[in-house]
This record gives sequence, structure tokens and C-alpha cells, in this order.
Amino acid sequence: MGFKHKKKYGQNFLTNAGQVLNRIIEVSDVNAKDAIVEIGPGEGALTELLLEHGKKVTCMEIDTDLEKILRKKFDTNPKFTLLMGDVLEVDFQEKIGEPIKVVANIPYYITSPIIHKLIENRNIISEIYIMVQKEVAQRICAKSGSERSVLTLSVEYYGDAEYLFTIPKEDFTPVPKIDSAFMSIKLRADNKYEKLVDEATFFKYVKAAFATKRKNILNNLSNLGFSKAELKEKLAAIGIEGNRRAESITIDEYMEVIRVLEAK
Ligand SMILES: C[S@@+](CC[C@H](N)C(=O)[O-])C[C@H]1O[C@@H](n2cnc3c(N)ncnc32)[C@H](O)[C@@H]1O
Repeated sequence: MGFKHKKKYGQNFLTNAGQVLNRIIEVSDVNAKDAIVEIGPGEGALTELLLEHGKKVTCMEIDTDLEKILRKKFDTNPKFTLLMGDVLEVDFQEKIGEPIKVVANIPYYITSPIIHKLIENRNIISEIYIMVQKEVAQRICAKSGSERSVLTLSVEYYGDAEYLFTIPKEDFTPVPKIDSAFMSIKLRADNKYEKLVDEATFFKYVKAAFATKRKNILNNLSNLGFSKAELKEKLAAIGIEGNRRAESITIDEYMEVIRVLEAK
């Protein structure tokens, strides 16, 4: 009997229709120098290619029913390590502890927690290549327009996100309701935004700016305790109209907004 897919673990496995697995290897530039982490190997369709092209592959899988299948396929390969358990509970520093690239078709029900966990471990992760829901990839990678959100900026603060390609839902088994996309996040080696504004201050302003979608930046930022007159004057000084919406403001402009508003 074949494997019974579990909805609760977001199990939609790639069938490699349209050669999607080869495209993943190609765009992620998986090569003999790469130590790779794969979150959610499933039955190992992508794992097989990662092992072929990479230096070593550490897989993290929660479903104990998949352990036997994965071990049977790959345990004799010295490049392969399997960590059974919840990826969100894994201590990357202790279990991995060396520079890695993440390449994975992740479980979508925990997309944001996974991205945040990977960003938290940016001292050992330089590049993240993941498959996510198409709409989520569009939001994270949006350079302008109404798709931009707190999520977009919370990734942009740490790295450059890029939408790589779309994968139709028919390329999975079972076939899900939505299409997917493969995207990358290249984490900033220079920490340029972290050096300008610390994390807590950045998120305080960005969350305030997006607090009420239909309100403009002047009204939203006034919730931080600034008078509208003061805001208008300080925003004008850096060439930002108070009637702009949060999603139209670039991260570099946020840096400027925060600089003038934090100045004593
Ligand atoms: C979308 S499937 C991808 C499977 C495989 N990589 C493929 O592309 O065919 C997601 C995988 O993540 C696993 N998974 C779900 N929740 C997890 C968690 N919290 N920690 C680790 N793995 C998890 C699922 O069991 C499943 O194998």
C-alpha cells in the first residue's frame, strides 16, 4: 500500500512533473561546496537530487511514518543525516552549527514561523530557497504596490527576497487548491539595515505604519504619540507626503522616517 498523505502536516509531495525538481537544483545553484538543510523531505524526491549535487544534506522531518522510507532510501549515503522532529523545535546552532544553505518544499501551514526561525539563525544561514504558496511568495517578494505588508518588510530588513518561478498545483500529489512558487531570500552579510535602526525600533514603526490599512502614514504614525503637525513637518523635511500609504514606502524611506522621528 502507498503512503497515506496527512493534511495536518501539509503533505503535498512533488511529482516532478515539468522537471520542477531539476529547476530547483539549478536556480538554488546546489553544488559540491554546499551543506544543505532540507525541511520536510517527505518521501525524499528532492532529497535525492540534493544528495547528488550537494556536499551534505541534513533533513528535518516530523512524520514518523516517513522515517523508515527515508532511511531505507538514503541511510547508506554518508552525505545524509535525518533529524526526526518538529523543525520549529530544532536548535540549529547545536545540531547544525556550520554555514548552510536551506533548500526545501516546506509545510505551508507554518511558513511564517519557519522563515522567522531561519532568519533568527542567520549567523549560519546565508541563502534560503523555499517553495511556498504563490500568494505568499508574491507578498514577500513585492517591491511595490498593495501586496507589500509587514511580512514583506520583516524579510527585507534582513535580506533580499526574489520570486523565482511558479509551480502549478497539478505538479503535486495530492493536488492542492492553490498554486505554489519557488523563491529565495539572500540574507545580508553586511546587516546594513540592522546597523541603521535596531530591530525593535524598526518593527515598532513598521507595525504602526500598517496598523490600519485604509489610513495614511500620517494618521497611522500618530498612534506612536507624535502630533500630526510634528509628523507633517518631519516627513516633509525628508520629502515624504503624509498622505502616502504604508505599502508605498520603501525600506530605505522607512529608515529615513525612523531617523527623523527618533532624533531628539
Ligand atoms: C509540502 S511537503 C513536502 C515534501 C517533499 N519535500 C516534496 O517536495 O515532495 C512538507 C513536508 O514537511 C513535513 N512537515 C510538516 N510539518 C513539519 C514540521 N513541523 N517539522 C518538520 N517537518 C514537517 C511533512 O511531513 C512533509 O514531509
